[in-house]
Amino acid sequence: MKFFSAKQIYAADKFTIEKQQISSIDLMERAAIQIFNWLHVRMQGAQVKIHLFCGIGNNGGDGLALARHLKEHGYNIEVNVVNYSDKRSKDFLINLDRLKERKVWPNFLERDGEFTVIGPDDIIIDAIFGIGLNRSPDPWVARLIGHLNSSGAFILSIDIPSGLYMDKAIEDVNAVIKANHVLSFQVPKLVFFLPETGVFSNQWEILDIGLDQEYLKDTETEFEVIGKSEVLPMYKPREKFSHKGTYGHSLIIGGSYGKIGAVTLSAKACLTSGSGLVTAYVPRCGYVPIQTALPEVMVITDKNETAIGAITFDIKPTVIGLGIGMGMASETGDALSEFLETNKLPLVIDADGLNLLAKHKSFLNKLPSKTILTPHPKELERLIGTWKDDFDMLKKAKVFSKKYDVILTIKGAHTMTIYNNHGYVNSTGNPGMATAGSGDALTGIITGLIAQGYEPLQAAIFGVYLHGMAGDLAIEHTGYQALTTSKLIDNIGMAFVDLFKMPEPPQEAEPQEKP
Ligand SMILES: NC(=O)C1=CN([C@@H]2O[C@H](COP(=O)(O)OP(=O)(O)OC[C@H]3O[C@@H](n4cnc5c(N)ncnc54)[C@H](OP(=O)(O)O)[C@@H]3O)[C@@H](O)[C@H]2O)[C@@H](O)CC1
Ligand SMILES: Nc1ncnc2c1ncn2[C@@H]1O[C@H](COP(=O)(O)OP(=O)(O)O)[C@@H](O)[C@H]1O
Ligand SMILES: [K+]
Repeated sequence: MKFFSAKQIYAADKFTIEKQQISSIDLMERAAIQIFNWLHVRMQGAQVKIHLFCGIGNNGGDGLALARHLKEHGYNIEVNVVNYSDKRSKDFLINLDRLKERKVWPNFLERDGEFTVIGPDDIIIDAIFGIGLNRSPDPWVARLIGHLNSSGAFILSIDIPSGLYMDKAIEDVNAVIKANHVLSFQVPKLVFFLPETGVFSNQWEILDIGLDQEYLKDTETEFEVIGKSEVLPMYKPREKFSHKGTYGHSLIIGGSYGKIGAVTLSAKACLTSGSGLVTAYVPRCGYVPIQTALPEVMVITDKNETAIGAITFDIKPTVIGLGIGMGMASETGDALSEFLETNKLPLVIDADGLNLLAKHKSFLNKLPSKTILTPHPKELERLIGTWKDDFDMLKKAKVFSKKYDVILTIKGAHTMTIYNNHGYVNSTGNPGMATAGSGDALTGIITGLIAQGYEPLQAAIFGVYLHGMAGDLAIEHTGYQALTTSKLIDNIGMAFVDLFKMPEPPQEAEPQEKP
């Protein structure tokens, strides 16, 4: 699924209205009915107090239309119009009239007014600002938002938490609604996935309001979210008459005294993701542990006992995963420099491999085209420098990717793979994966996919998806806290199997409300 800009969503809106020969008020009604149905299924007429806070634009119009449906079904509502501007939208005004026709009189909140008391067991509908926010809310609106956030009530945001911009960072974290749940129209919003802004939309889901599918399909975007439907077409089935040579030979280079486990995890993940053969290249102290832990994996030892001092081998691998647990010894840096002079094989570089690149920036010019770098944010900072906010980080990451022709897989709750001008945002994974070695497993998986013939960009996107899915499947048995990387690796196989499982149909019956 793609991430559209606000401008593209307005264009899709306009296109849909023309193509389906409806008016914008009909589209607003569709949107409001979808939200009403969502609430009605869950609330079943319960008399919990619902406070609606509606701005004066179309987001506010959605809120007013929702208020009308709630009123008609006997809900206990109170409607507030947040009067932050005189420029009321046409469809807001139509819905205001429709509400008044039902004898519902909103409170008009102004600059110096008092705010209503909200109990912790009440519900707040946040329809103050939608995707049209283009400047900081006035201080009194920020104060209102703070009042709502501190009420303890459940906050349901319409389309986007009020105060979040679609395409830039927030200036004041206290002027953004902290939503418990967001019902967003048609398409996910990039800000739900970025670390600084994602915290405002704890949970979110998409409501289909029937925007024209063809238009959405044909519109190019810079970012997209990666789910099962995006990775399934990448999957390469196993051939009946294949052999282990068909699926490549991965070489995992890394390890140092005390960090041989990192290579063990990476090599195991590599093998488990389907690499035909896997060899680990480690300092001598790694020989016995790896041979003991992983009988399927071959081992080449360095001349040194505790840290890699030369990267030379006489096998012919398909791909190399490099850097895990490797340490930063100067002789290891020299070995890497020398190796990069002649290496032509595809590379996946992680951990200390990245730190060495950051320390010796000239190494970056020696990387083969489409080398995959898998930094976590701290490693990324060492490579690209500091950033002002998430949007600035994405911009800098794109510049870096273009400059060195590398693929950046930036790890986090929603790992983002950046190549050139495009970003691929992962949707699988969970906080249980914030555990030792989980990144080492990712390096192994991506390396293993390249060994099997996946193009580097596909290997990075697909590998991140599988890694997150393996984590999601693992926690069904372990819970978050007890998830270890070994258990994640044990679930890589089921992550492949899951690709072919159909999603369960929704359990609940929809109410009979029609647009
Ligand atoms: N497209 C779709 O698919 C559908 C969209 N729908 C809904 O429409 C919503 C977008 O509505 P919207 O364009 O009217 O903008 P909204 O967010 O309500 O803001 C209102 C106006 O406020 C202004 N303004 C901005 N910042 C400000 C500030 N700090 N302080 C004061 N004023 C400020 C700014 O106007 P300006 O003053 O800049 O001219 C802005 O236009 C969308 O989120 C969804 O809920 C559905 O109805 C149906 C289908
Ligand atoms: N909160 C989270 N939600 C989802 N995935 C996470 C979360 N925290 C960490 N991860 C994933 O776990 C991995 C951690 O990698 P990394 O920081 O390199 O750890 P390590 O060095 O221990 O291997 C990354 O793939 C990251 O995306
Ligand atoms: K909102």
